Amino acid sequence: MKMSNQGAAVSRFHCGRKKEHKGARMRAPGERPGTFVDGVRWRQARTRAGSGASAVSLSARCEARDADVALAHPQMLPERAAFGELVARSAAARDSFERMERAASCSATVLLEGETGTGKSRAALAIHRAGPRAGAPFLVVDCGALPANLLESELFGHEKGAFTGAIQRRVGAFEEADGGTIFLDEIGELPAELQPKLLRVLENREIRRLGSNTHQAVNVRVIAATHRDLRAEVQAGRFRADLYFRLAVVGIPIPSLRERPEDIPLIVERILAGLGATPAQAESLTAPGFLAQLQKSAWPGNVRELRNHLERCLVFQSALPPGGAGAGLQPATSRAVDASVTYAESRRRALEAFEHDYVEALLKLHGGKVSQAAAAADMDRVYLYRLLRRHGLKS
Ligand SMILES: Nc1ncnc2c1ncn2[C@@H]1O[C@H](COP(=O)(O)OP(=O)(O)OP(=O)(O)O)[C@@H](O)[C@H]1O
Repeated sequence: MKMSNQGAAVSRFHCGRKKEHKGARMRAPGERPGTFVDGVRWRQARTRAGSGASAVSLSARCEARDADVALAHPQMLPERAAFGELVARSAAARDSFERMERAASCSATVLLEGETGTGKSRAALAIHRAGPRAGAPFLVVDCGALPANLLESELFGHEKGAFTGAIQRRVGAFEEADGGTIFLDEIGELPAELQPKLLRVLENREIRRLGSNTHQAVNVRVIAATHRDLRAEVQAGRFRADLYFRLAVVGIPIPSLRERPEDIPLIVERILAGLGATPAQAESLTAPGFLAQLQKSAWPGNVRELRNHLERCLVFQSALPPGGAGAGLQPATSRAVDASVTYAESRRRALEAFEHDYVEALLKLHGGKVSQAAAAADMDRVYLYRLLRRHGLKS
């Protein structure tokens, strides 16, 4: 079958189409693993029942270039959408979900771009779970959490004696994720010296453990995420352009929460259900007046910050105004606790609220200087950065 000329990346692309009971299955030439189309591994695609040639080309294009995974029929999207545990009703978020769904059906490398707390990690897991690799491992590596030498060993493993302290052989995440998916979180933080090494792995699909002379084939789907504008990082010379293009085969932008306040009521509902709010709590925290306040807030930490705020509301049993007095409330000055949830859950919420308030106050005390704040608190700087990001206190 010759593909229709709807997207530049597939205009020269021939493939087979076999009619099946529920739609059609398309096979790449030879159907061998390692068949590449436009630089992307392509093997099979399934189309929905009743779909015509245009739907076939859409499925195929999920293996093709970023630009080709654009939303084709926005008017066909349902008013509310969900992907994994993510929910939304805004057109921008539903567009992202649509791309995620299409990306799930293939093994192309995905780059999720969005501010901290927009749901990138959850999206990565949902893509993995919705695809053919769902039964295989899903491994997460935070590229911003470790210095270069440790990160290299984390990713690719090492042989015994590869460096001081390497007392035994260690299998890296790429090997461990064989057959499954590796999620490279905070890819924008990948140290410069590791960028060519990752590029080689993506190009050749083989890894070399630190201290080893032999290469080993790996069959791993890569999903990467960043809160940075990676194109700008490339422009600034901090991120390799060739690696960027290898990663952004399917680029999925996730909009910030302030760009889509219409999603807030639905997300609040989902979060409250997940937190086990009682019907009375849910009623108070979904009251139109309170939701309107939430929709007016900027949420620099996006959905995570919204979630933390709702948790604080549950801890303090009150619909606290966002960014207002409630955010500064110290748990020590309030003895209100929610005894309708388990001890473990109540403790977790209180700790989360404490963590937020502590790092916020710490940073304020040290005039926003993270290194100084980390030293004063006797914390690892990288860990403090992570906490600040998690609580939406630093981008
Ligand atoms: N659309 C959504 N619907 C429901 N919950 C959401 C949505 N988006 C994000 N969340 C929730 O927000 C929280 C933060 O999500 P997640 O950890 O995936 O963000 P992230 O973008 O990976 O953040 P970071 O860049 O800091 O790692 C999670 O609890 C997640 O379930």
